[in-house]
Parts: sequence; C-alpha cells; structure tokens
Amino acid sequence: MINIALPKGSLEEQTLQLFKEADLEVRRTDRDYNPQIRDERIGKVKILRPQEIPTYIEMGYFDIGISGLDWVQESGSDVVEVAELNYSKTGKGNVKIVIAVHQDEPISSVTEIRPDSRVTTEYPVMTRKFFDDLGIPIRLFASYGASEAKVPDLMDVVVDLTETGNTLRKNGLKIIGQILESYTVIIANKQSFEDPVKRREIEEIITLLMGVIDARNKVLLSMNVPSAALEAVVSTLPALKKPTVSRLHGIDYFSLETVVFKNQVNTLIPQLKSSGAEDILEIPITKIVR
Ligand SMILES: Nc1ncnc2c1ncn2[C@@H]1O[C@H](COP(=O)(O)OP(=O)(O)OP(=O)(O)O)[C@@H](O)[C@H]1O
Ligand SMILES: O=P(O)(O)OC[C@H]1O[C@H](OP(=O)(O)OP(=O)(O)O)[C@H](O)[C@@H]1O
Ligand SMILES: [Mg+2]
Repeated sequence: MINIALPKGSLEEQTLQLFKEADLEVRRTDRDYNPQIRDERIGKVKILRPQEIPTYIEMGYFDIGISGLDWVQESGSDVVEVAELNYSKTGKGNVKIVIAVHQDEPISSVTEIRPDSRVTTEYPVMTRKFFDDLGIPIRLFASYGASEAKVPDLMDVVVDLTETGNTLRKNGLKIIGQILESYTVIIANKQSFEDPVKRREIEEIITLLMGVIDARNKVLLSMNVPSAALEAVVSTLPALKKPTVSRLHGIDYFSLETVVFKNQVNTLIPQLKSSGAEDILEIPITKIVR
C-alpha cells in the first residue's frame, strides 16, 4: 500500500478535485488533515503544507506527494519527479519565482542591485545561492508572507512567486529577474519508486490522475454520415489516432466517432454538418488512458 501527502493551501482545491475525478475521492471533513481514500492500493493520506512535503517524501514517511517544484528545490530534497500537473492556484500551472524592486528604482537588471541591499523572501536557500552566484553580497531577511508589502519602505528587493502578476502590480513593483519557473509536481520517494510492487501501485494511481488531466480539454464527437459524404467528413476530422468508422444496419450510412479538442468544437461541428454529417453528438470524456 502506498502513503500519500497532499498539499494544503494554494494547490488544495484543485488537487482534491483531481483525485475525485480520478475515482480516488479524498474523504474528509472540514479541518481534518488525516482523510481517507477508499482504494486498496492506498494506505495513509495526510494533508500538509507543500513547503514540507518534499522533505517527508525523501524521509520515506510517504511514498508519493504533490507539491511545487519550487519547494522541491528550496528544500533540496532528493526525490523522483514522476509527473507534472498542469494546474496552479488559479491557472494552468506555470508560476515564476522572480526578483522585483519598486517601479521607481532606476535599475532594470539584477546585476545592478547594489551590494548589501536588503532582500526579503520565503525562499532563502535559492535566493542566497542566486546572489552568491552573481557575486553580489546581500542582507537576507526571511519572509513569512506579504513580501511585496515591504518594498521599498522596509526592504530594497523581494524574491517571490508570481502567477497572474496582480500582487506585484498592485504594490507598485517591477520584475528585474527570474530564478525559477515552477509548476505543480507529483514526487515519489526514491526507494518506493525502485520497489517493483510499490512502483506498480504508484504508476496505476498516476495513470488515473493523468488520464483525467488528458481528458479535460477533449470531447468525443459521434455522428452519422451518408456514404456519399464519408470521405468529405473524414477528411475534416482530427482524431487521437484515426476516427472509428462503422456501418449502420440496413441503410447506406456510416457512424463515426472521434476525440477532438473542446476548443475546436465551435468551428468543427458546423463544418461537419455542412460536409454532410447528421445526428452529431458531443460527449464529455472523463479519462483518457493511452
Ligand atoms: N498563485 C499562487 N500563489 C502561491 N503559490 C502557488 C500559486 N500557484 C501555485 N502555487 C504553488 O503552491 C505552493 C504554495 O502553496 P501554499 O499553500 O503555501 O500557498 P500560499 O498561497 O503561499 O499559502 P499562504 O496563503 O498560506 O501563504 C508552491 O509550491 C507554489 O508554487
Ligand atoms: O501573481 P499573483 O497571482 O498575484 O500571485 C502571487 C502572490 O501569491 C502568493 O501570495 P499568498 O497568497 O501566498 O500570500 P502570502 O504572501 O501571505 O503568502 C505569492 O507569495 C504572491 O504574493
Ligand atoms: Mg504564500
């Protein structure tokens, strides 16, 4: 059985939604950090801060967990990155750890940061290394949040995460450099991933989770097509491999099925209709396992 650490906070809602859609529903009540997933492959489940999850995975307290690449790197944890998840707090997943100063600062690059500047961040390890590599001595102050509030009054420079850019903008800051592009990851304990039995269980769970993600932007289209229009309709159809074509009983018609991107449907359905397709159905897909 495998033990799983799930993130509290920014990644919580989307992670719980993903597990639910993967038929691995996390059953919990409000404020419960020890929920259950009723699945014979899964043992202990805990909800923890993403900052700590990589360390506990490395220590073997959990076999797999979900966190951000930023905290895998900041904690220096030796874990296996087994899959990338395409969601963040609000968007598609990509967030950046950037260096910012007040917009009125007459500098536009990190090399212009003055020696002994006051730098605040929730990422002290990667920030220290970044400035050491640049050869600029800094005074580092650990931040426990609201980092952008401190520049320029209390601090000269902030190193923080940005997703939409709203917080930087609203606090009059500008980006002058970047340390890392981060995203949400599924990580595994190294020994667990090398153990054949655990490896199989981990891979089965990841197949379910990634199957949901793969299906999210896709739908199944099905339609009936008179033989005379078959080639015209097939030639306009995208597909995972090739469309499925089968005969209808007793009439000179074919039935067609294919998977398409949801964002193509608005142009595709009218095109299919004008090429001769009839009875077009758009059907939601909940998982695609390739
Ligand atoms: N918009 C976002 N803001 C913050 N963290 C995000 C965002 N999108 C994704 N993440 C990821 O979530 C993790 C941080 O989660 P956490 O729950 O600590 O967020 P937080 O918003 O900083 O929490 P808190 O509000 O308690 O400060 C990091 O790995 C980070 O990369
Ligand atoms: O680019 P944006 O979409 O504005 O998101 C980035 C902001 O979100 C996080 O703050 P959080 O909500 O964690 O508050 P905190 O500073 O108190 O930790 C992060 O530290 C930034 O301040
Ligand atoms: Mg925060």
